[in-house]
Amino acid sequence: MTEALSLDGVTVRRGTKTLLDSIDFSASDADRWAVLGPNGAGKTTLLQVAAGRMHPTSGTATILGEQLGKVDVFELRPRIGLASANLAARIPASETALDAVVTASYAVTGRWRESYDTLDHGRATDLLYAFGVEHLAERTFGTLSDGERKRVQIARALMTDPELLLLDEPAAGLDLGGREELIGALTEIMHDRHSPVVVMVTHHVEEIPPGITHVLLLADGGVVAAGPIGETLTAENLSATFGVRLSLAYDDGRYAARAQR
Ligand SMILES: Nc1ncnc2c1ncn2[C@@H]1O[C@H](COP(=O)(O)OP(=O)(O)OP(=O)(O)O)[C@@H](O)[C@H]1O
Repeated sequence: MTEALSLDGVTVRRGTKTLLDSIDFSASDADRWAVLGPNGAGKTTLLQVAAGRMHPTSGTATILGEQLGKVDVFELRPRIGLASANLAARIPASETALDAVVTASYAVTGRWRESYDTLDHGRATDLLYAFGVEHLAERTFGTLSDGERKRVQIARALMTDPELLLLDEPAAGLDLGGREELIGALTEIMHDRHSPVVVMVTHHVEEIPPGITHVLLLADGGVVAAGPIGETLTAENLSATFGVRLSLAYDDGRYAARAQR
């Protein structure tokens, strides 16, 4: 089994604050992980380490067979697809949606002097089409709605045909229709056996697309539970993670949670 991501005792500290506390985690082969946890649990920090954009204070992070600290991250990053609010904020508002996708080939945001060939443009257009936003190719990123931006970001994350796909709260801020459409597109990715290993962060079990195979529950920088979704995503584990007594329902591949009465 090939491991796309392996965290071994990963700790991240900033000043006196421990953001991640000795995390052991690995994702391999056809795994599709959802990472859940309350605000401040360390989810984004974990994804930043997984993306090779943050180094552990201690412990070892091995990404696509390369150990962070011993690899040129600029060679590693094109092998990783990342969609996050941080990255989206760096896409210039004046850049077209097509360029926002195409520039992922060089793991940059903002078009400068790179030369892109027609193959790149063809692939970017196909990805915009796959996410239903091809008609927005020439629109500037700054004029897109939140939902349209989320789709463009995921298209961008897939541009380099990555071996590891990291999605940080892909459905955050979307209205119900937008969320459901996005979950539909994500479901296709999860079920496609050619898709890369996926690690997707979310706050809400309702946003877990069918096809997610594993969950990692994080709280206060530590792992509460991790493993196959069927046995790990339980009301008990969820309650321990969020610090609220929750009940959990499952219907037709989708989950819903609410406080116990
Ligand atoms: N540079 C920093 N210095 C000190 N604390 C930090 C720093 N960066 C993040 N933190 C803290 O670390 C914790 C984990 O942050 P992180 O963004 O990883 O959490 P999260 O689970 O993604 O939260 P959210 O769900 O609110 O996005 C938070 O309490 C945050 O305030």
